Amino acid sequence: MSAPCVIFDLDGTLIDSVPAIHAISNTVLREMGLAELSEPKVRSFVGKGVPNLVRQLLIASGKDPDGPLFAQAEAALLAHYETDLEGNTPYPFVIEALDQLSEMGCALAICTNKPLKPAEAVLDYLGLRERFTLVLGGDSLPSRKPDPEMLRACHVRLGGGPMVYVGDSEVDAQTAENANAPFVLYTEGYRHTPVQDLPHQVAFADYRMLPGIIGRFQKDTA
Ligand SMILES: O=C(O)COP(=O)(O)O
Ligand SMILES: [Mg+2]
Repeated sequence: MSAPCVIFDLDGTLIDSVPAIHAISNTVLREMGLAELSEPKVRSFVGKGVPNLVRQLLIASGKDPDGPLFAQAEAALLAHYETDLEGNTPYPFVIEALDQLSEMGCALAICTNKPLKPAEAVLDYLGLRERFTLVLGGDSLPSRKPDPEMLRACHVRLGGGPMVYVGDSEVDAQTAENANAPFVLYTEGYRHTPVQDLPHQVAFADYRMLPGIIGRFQKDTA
């Protein structure tokens, strides 16, 4: 009976990163002489990677997302993304759940639309990086989620076999569907859609439940 590998989304799944992304976004907007945006507004832009975040910040500021400001805002955002790490916190009981999954023999990986360098920087900042065999970011491959290629590549690089994908958003549900992968939904992240309307195998709101959920997949796939 082999333990499934568990591939995690990052923002809104393992870590609450919106306070940090909100702060960075407002730093960039200030640098460009634009008005700050509220945290709920910025939260609604998270999940589809940096190009989408930058586009949405410009649109919300009444600017042309296809104009010259895009490159300026994207460069500024990426510069801050790797260094302004305050405001990133793991969700409650994430560490304990990761410990337990590792004890169960699960290989752990991250498949995030956050670019690789900021993803690695925040994992280092939180002391989590060593727990993951592999991290793929939104700029690691030619396409990002919901294209299934990232999830597939992650799975292949982990050696194949039983796997479960854990994420928080519409993008993650769609990615899992596109990759034909079992999807476990963390309900406390940044989704816009009611839980019952997002395709998923299992939903959970408390990380103390996750090892048991993954254990059920282990039995199912034995
Ligand atoms: O960078 C983003 O948009 C968030 O990425 P994630 O939810 O895929 O971790
Ligand atoms: Mg997410």
